[in-house]
Amino acid sequence: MNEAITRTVPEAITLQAVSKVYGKGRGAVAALREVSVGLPKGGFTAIMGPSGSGKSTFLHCAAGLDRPSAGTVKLGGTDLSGLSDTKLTELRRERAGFVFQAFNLVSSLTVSQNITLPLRLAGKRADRARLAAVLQRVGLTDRTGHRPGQLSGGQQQRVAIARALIADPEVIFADEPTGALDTMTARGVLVLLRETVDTMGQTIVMVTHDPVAAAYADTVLFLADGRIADSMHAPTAAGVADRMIRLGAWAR
Ligand SMILES: Nc1ncnc2c1ncn2[C@@H]1O[C@H](COP(=O)(O)OP(=O)(O)OP(=O)(O)O)[C@@H](O)[C@H]1O
Repeated sequence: MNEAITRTVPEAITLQAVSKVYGKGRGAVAALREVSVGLPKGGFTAIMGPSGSGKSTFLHCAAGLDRPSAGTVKLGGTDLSGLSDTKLTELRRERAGFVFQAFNLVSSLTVSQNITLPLRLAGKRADRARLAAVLQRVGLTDRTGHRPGQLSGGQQQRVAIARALIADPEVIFADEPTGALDTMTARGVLVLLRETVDTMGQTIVMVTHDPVAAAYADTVLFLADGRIADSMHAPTAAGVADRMIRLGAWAR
């Protein structure tokens, strides 16, 4: 299925007939089956689907964290399949940002040091004005010297979002970014992600199990058994939940 979200805006990510098979022989598992989709620049796309439907595999292949078994992935026009592991790591560092459920902060570093870590790993100096702007954007200006253990879960995820934003990435990949947060805190994080799309033109791809979280996106792609089974523009939480029930996501 060619699931073009829109052809009028340039694509930040393009998957063409992407398949991913884990293992070999009888034990082989097809996690993605010939997925073709374009995700628009400046768009917020949520990936939903039943457990085991291929959401994480989709995100990992789209972000160059994992290589497809077949098909091509392009990030802003760059074909990832032609890149060596070193070049792929460089590309991820320079052109992608990541936000994970477990925050993945370095506990011994301060907020500012955590945020600027990707730049320093790339051998670049953190621009002070950029750091100040990003801290302001995520509402942590008064917490710069704190360490992760001194922050709430929501604040830690804001540090992770700032770390993803600091290098002005083409795409932010978020894997269950609100999975470890309570409802109210999660809402704040989702509002922040939405604001980065609306005010900075950020492109976001987010895997989530939560219809309320998915409703913050512009478009929801529904995966089932490694394929894009459906999509929804301008989603509502109720609409997404209904679609998930029809996919049998919560039937068990
Ligand atoms: N490293 C791996 N080795 C073998 N099989 C794997 C591996 N990673 C994923 N799979 C299998 O591929 C399929 C898709 O997994 P994936 O993690 O992408 O699904 P998901 O939709 O993200 O699931 P969940 O919602 O439970 O996190 C599943 O059947 C899973 O068991």
